[in-house]
Amino acid sequence: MITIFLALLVSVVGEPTYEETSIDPSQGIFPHEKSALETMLPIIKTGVIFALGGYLSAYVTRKVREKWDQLRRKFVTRVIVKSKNLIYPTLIEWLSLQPELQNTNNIRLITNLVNENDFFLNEQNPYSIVNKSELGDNLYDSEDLGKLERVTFALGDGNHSFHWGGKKIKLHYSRSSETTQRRQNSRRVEQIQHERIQFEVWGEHKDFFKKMFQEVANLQEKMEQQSSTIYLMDQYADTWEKENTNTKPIKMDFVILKDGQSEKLLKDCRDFLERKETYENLGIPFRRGYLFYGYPGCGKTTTVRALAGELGLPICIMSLSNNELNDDGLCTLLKRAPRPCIILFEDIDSCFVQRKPTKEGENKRVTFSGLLNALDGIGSQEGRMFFMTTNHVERLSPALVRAGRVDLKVEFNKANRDQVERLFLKFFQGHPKLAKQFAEKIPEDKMSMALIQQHFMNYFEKPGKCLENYNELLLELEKAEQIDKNAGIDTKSLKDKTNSTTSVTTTISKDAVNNNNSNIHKNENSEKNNKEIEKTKENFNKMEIEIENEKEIENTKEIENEKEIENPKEIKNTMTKNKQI
Ligand SMILES: Nc1ncnc2c1ncn2[C@@H]1O[C@H](COP(=O)(O)OP(=O)(O)OP(=O)(O)O)[C@@H](O)[C@H]1O
Repeated sequence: MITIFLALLVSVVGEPTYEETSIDPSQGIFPHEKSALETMLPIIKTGVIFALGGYLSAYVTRKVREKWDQLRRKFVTRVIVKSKNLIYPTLIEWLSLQPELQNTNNIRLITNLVNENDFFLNEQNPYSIVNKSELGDNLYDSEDLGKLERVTFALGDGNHSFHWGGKKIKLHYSRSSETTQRRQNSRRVEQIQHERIQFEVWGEHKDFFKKMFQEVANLQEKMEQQSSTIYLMDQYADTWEKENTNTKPIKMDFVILKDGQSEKLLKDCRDFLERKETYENLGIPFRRGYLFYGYPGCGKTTTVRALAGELGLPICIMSLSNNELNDDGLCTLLKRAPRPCIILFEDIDSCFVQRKPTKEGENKRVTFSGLLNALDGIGSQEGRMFFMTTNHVERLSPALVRAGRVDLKVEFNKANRDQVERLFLKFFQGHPKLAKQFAEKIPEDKMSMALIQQHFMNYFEKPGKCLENYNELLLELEKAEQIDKNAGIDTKSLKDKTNSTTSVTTTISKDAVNNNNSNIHKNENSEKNNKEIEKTKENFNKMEIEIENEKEIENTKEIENEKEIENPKEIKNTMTKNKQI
């Protein structure tokens, strides 16, 4: 087209003429020599014509394209999905299930190997794709839907097309990277990779796309139910990233809790999810907070995973100690979390201690009041359940765990005889006698389930040997207790802090917490322990303090804002202040 245009232009302006030269031998080789300008003129003329022609043709092409785009926009429905969208990974999976796209040769490598960079992959989204050959006829109902290959292919850059719902859909996949300054006043510059897919269908078809994306959403829901879905914060604490766990969700019977505890917890969560209307009618924010506290390795995190598995919900793990996260970021992440979902704040007590100091002017890290505001904000989101876990309930500020923010507190104690027996049977099915004998050898309420599990794992498929060598476990217990002592960590559960003969019931409700408090007796052994008991009791009482009015809330926040809690000593001071409310 450009050539035709130039030919036309040249014919209009006139072709540059070159004087014919004939060599007359009588006049020598150069009869009349031209000036340099005369020689250059035709070349300049041609150059200008070409430059003008090039410019004009580019201009015309651009205009034509613009007009064409305008026209297309009138007659084409276009949807753009960016990689930041939480549905994006599932969309890639869904596209990989479309037969026409499976036959394309324009592909790129996808892997869930550890070092994705080796394969020039988008490190933020190491998607894997369902191996279709392993699936049955009914793809969406297949049990193996979550089955992922370690190395596979996905759509390559550029244009593709496929049919769905009786229409031809044009698809354009593209990637771009952006250089950005992560924070104000920071010299650090990062490259962020973005992906986007553009879908086009001729005609007005918003409803068509709605249907199509609903199918993708259904697939996501099914996948979440069939494999445990975990979202983690990205490295900049900006957005959620789906972790490719590719593991089956665990169920409540996987965790061995005290008698009836699992059932009560699951029922509580189910009841909550079914009571949306009741919450709305009562004008109460549709959210529920849980606090799981107790000795490490007793099943707090595992219980959250099991609840998510039973309810078919994804878990978003919030790491408050991430130095990139600040108050605004926390609120944004909570807003961006999928709905419904479980939000897990692990080791909530450690979030406000041992943090790297930040440079002046950097608005980093989450403040305590920021956390409280964010938790209260969860109420405005749809059906959120958040779980906080801690090994040090006594370190938590009463404001954090007050009724309304934490609705249910559950203590995870060291294993009792029944739990040891059930755990034995989980590893060595069909050996009830040995299970009983083993449980009798193990001191009650002294060991974490994780420690006992470790012993069972040393004797896979050898229940007799496992029982025979129970002494090894007792030695491990001694070692663990020594480590706790050396580290100066008070990792004892509430029960240990009280008279060892006292039976402390699992705290499953507000009333149960009160029962706990009444069950706490002074340990006669040491004065130090007495103080700890008092502190713990005091703390539990404060958990129940209802802040009655706005003014009181403000007072609490003021106190919390005054100084961030940096160590247990300061926590103690802060708690004393709070008590005066
Ligand atoms: N009650 C339990 N039932 C079954 N398995 C358990 C139980 N408690 C712990 N385990 C096993 O011990 C391991 C550690 O458990 P988990 O991470 O849930 O403990 P935790 O209380 O959250 O510990 P931490 O406070 O250190 O985070 C898990 O692999 C789990 O299989």
